[in-house]
Amino acid sequence: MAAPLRVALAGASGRMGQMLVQEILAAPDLQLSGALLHAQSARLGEDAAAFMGRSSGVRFTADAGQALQDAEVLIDYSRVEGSLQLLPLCVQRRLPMVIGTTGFSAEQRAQLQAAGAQIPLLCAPNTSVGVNVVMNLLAQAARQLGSAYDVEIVEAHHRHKVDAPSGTALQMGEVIAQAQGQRLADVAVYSREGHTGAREAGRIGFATVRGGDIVGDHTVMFCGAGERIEIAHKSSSRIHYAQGALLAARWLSKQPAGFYGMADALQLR
Ligand SMILES: NC(=O)C1=CN([C@@H]2O[C@H](COP(=O)(O)OP(=O)(O)OC[C@H]3O[C@@H](n4cnc5c(N)ncnc54)[C@H](OP(=O)(O)O)[C@@H]3O)[C@@H](O)[C@H]2O)C=CC1
Ligand SMILES: O=C(O)C1=N[C@H](C(=O)O)C[C@H](O)C1
Repeated sequence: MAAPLRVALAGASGRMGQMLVQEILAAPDLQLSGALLHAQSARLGEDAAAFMGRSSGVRFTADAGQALQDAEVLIDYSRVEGSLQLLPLCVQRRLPMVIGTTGFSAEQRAQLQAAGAQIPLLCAPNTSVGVNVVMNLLAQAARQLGSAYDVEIVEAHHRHKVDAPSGTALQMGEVIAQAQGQRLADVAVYSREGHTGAREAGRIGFATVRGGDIVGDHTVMFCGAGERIEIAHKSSSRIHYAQGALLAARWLSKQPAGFYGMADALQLR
């Protein structure tokens, strides 16, 4: 059997990081090679699998050089600042990066794209197979229903989420806008309050719910005259995001430099 693929994690102590540790330890073709946290993290020095009552032999560190030292691919689910700080080091080391972190501005996304000219970089606001199949359903619905149907995107997440709308909701909006020959920036409505006036045709509306431990729900409504179509995806666990990220990491480790999405790794284009 080939040697296992050595995977480093950034944001390794987080909700996604710990799910990834669990899935990497369960995969015979993968090996955890580094677990990066930020310098203020309370869990530095702890074994990355201690939360499972196990030892992985890899300790949480804030030293990026050390965490990436033996890695063949990096998977990052941290925060925007953390992901961006890692870019130059990954470029310098020619290390492929899977970025699941969300909340990047258009300018920050351009930075990621630029790094993709030098290393294989896959950036996906949602690494779930199901959500990425839904993206294709949305493109088809948007093309075939056209502008007679008002599009509203409602997302719900746990109380700890720091960005809104979710990266997935924004990607859904982009997919729909593009399928209708628009740019999301020109048609998006992110909030409504007070005397808003009637809904303008051709807009894509967003609504955000935050509460409790909701893992991640997305519903897209196409509202027409006398009917409404809803396409929804609901997560009950983070395991499918983690499994999608590992699929992406295996695929990306064999690709040339480029800026990729989950649709490339899943061959959904
Ligand atoms: N693409 C996808 O499919 C998915 C994407 N996400 C996205 O992944 C990201 C992480 O989500 P989640 O695991 O729930 O978040 P958590 O808050 O649970 O975990 C974040 C991790 O990043 C660390 N961290 C916090 N601040 C920084 C920083 N400034 N620099 C580096 N590391 C930092 C945290 O350490 P500490 O706790 O010590 O502060 C922790 O290890 C979010 O952007 C979320 O939207 C989430 C799920 C699926
Ligand atoms: O923060 C989360 O939890 C999630 N974030 C991603 C997003 O912003 O779309 C993906 C998923 O919805 C869970």
